[in-house]
Amino acid sequence: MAPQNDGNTIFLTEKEADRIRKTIEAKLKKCSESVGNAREPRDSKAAIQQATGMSLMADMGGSTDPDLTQPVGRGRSLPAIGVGQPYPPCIVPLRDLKPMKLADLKMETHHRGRRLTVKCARRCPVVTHAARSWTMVQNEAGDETERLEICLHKSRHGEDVLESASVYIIKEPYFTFTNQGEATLRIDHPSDLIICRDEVDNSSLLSVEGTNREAEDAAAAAETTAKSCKDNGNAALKLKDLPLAHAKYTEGLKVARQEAVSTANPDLARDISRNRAHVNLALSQLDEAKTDAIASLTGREDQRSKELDTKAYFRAGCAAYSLGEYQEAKNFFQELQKLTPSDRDSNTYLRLIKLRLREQEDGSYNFTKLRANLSRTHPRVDVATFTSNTTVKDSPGRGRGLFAARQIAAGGIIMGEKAFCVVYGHESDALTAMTYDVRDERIRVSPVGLGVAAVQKLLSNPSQIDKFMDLRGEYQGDGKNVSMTEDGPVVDTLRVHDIVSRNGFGLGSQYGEDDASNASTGIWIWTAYANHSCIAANAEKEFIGDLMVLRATRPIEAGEEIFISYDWSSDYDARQSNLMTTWGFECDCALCVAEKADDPSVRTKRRELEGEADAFIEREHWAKAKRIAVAKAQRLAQAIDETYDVERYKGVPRIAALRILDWLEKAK
Ligand SMILES: C[S@@+](CC[C@H](N)C(=O)[O-])C[C@H]1O[C@@H](n2cnc3c(N)ncnc32)[C@H](O)[C@@H]1O
Repeated sequence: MAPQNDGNTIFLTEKEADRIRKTIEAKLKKCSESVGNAREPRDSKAAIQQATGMSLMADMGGSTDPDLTQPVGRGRSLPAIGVGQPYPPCIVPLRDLKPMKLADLKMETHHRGRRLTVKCARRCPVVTHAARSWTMVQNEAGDETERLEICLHKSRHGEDVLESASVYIIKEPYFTFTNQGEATLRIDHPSDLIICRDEVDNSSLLSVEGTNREAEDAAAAAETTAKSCKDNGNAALKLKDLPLAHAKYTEGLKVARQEAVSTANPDLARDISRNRAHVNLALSQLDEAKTDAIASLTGREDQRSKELDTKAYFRAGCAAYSLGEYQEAKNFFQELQKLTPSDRDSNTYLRLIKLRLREQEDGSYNFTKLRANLSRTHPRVDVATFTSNTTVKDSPGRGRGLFAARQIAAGGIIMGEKAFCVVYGHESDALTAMTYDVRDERIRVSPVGLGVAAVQKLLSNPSQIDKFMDLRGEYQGDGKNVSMTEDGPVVDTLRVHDIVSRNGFGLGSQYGEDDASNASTGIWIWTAYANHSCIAANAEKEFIGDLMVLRATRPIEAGEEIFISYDWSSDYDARQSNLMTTWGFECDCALCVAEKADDPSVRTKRRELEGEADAFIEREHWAKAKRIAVAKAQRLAQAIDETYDVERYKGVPRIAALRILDWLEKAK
């Protein structure tokens, strides 16, 4: 294959692919040979100096990542990431894990059942690369230093995790090597890392045991602590430090919800919950925003309480609306109006909800208005998902598939789905990487930025984890499907990336800024159940912002399976290779069966003729075609047709000839 990077397509030469394979295999070999070896202590000063140097280079925009990178034109490059054996995140609560020391780390080991507490090494910067960031951490005494790397993740709040903390607790630490053979603690699952900010006291809970008097004193002290957390949260909110405000309110709530405090001052927890609901809305943590708002309701009749409950219903309503739970949102806003009938914002929401419920019921979208409101800064639309024309059922030989629940006319809307998550090429999260997967030894071009965004969305909204994880992926995790522990949500990042690579869709370049390194991609959970067919596709996708609309390309009967085409290439070998590499299956539709039986030389000949026909179509417009051009087109169509075996292709479209035949038809 020629090394041809035109900015939109990525081609790897065998030599380049080999370099990636060899580096990653060498690293994995080194890992497997050193399983259980004792950790070698580091020279702390040299380690911090090294990080400082790397960080300076990163800031200056120099060649920063010693990992493999692959040039893809326009001065850009893709990181190349090795996918080794995936491993599940820790699902054991922190308090059940036994503490361990840095000095006890063993090479290439997942320290199951253990936890490691480390602090940031003093004056050590965080080195940030496209696909990972790292820094040096130390034990409490500061006499042991180690590298800590976090892969493909920022924080739930979008900032770099390693920048935001002073102390980290690593659950079941994984100690391994980088591609360069350097030892490192490595975090793949963000839920394996507990972040302790300087400003937050995680010891929080106060003991209220002892004599009555002591218990009363302890309760009063606890109440004071909770109140001061609330005040500090409010102060952080004023300064727009939402993550800190969230941390402070959370700390305060832990204390305020203790029985002794909540009995003495039941409104304190309500007040903090109401404030945290506001912060959660701003952070798009919608599940918690909703539960916080509900928890803050007083249900009392006095004017002040009514005002507070109006706020709470508003926050709950906004959270439910953003989660697409329109009926529930309607109930919240209606409750609000009982308390404050003159509230204008709830009226606006109730009007919007009416539209959303109608879209949800019959797919009656106002496409003109939706398109008119789209822009580069507002590329997402406010719409409901409409799926009631479809159902998901078993599709023999293909897993599950999407089926028509009723008859759909040609051109009719099969379904409309608002994206679960989209990353546009012009957004900072957009990142494509080359992944070499040791399990099947294939190199893939993967939308890792979309995977990172999906992980953050799931961590922020754990109610979505189960339906996301139900999507098809090769790697099933540990099969226990634990998505929550008392320490918070658990997301198996490696499984998310696997699911994203098999279920993500490209949106095309809506704002003309995408290339191979930053393609716009997204996940639509319901549409992801649609299987592929090369010739029986009866549905076509269309995007309006992040709304995906599937339309019938011909009349569809109730009960018929809905197929889309994952790959339109008429080149059998390229198509099969893409279907196998990206989606892991060999297509056995009538076209693929017939083409597979062709002699490879016949397929090559057909490809060449098709290329000639395409070049001809490009040169000659059918409207002005002279007789000599028509004759040439006829000869080309005839030559392509002759590459098809009459018996084998009975009833099977001769797709290589379609475009030139279309030209001839128009030129008539
Ligand atoms: C986007 S998902 C489609 C839904 C999937 N069938 C499921 O059970 O969730 C893509 C996966 O479906 C399967 N698939 C899709 N089209 C297929 C086909 N024509 N033949 C065999 N498997 C197919 C492959 O396993 C592929 O990785």
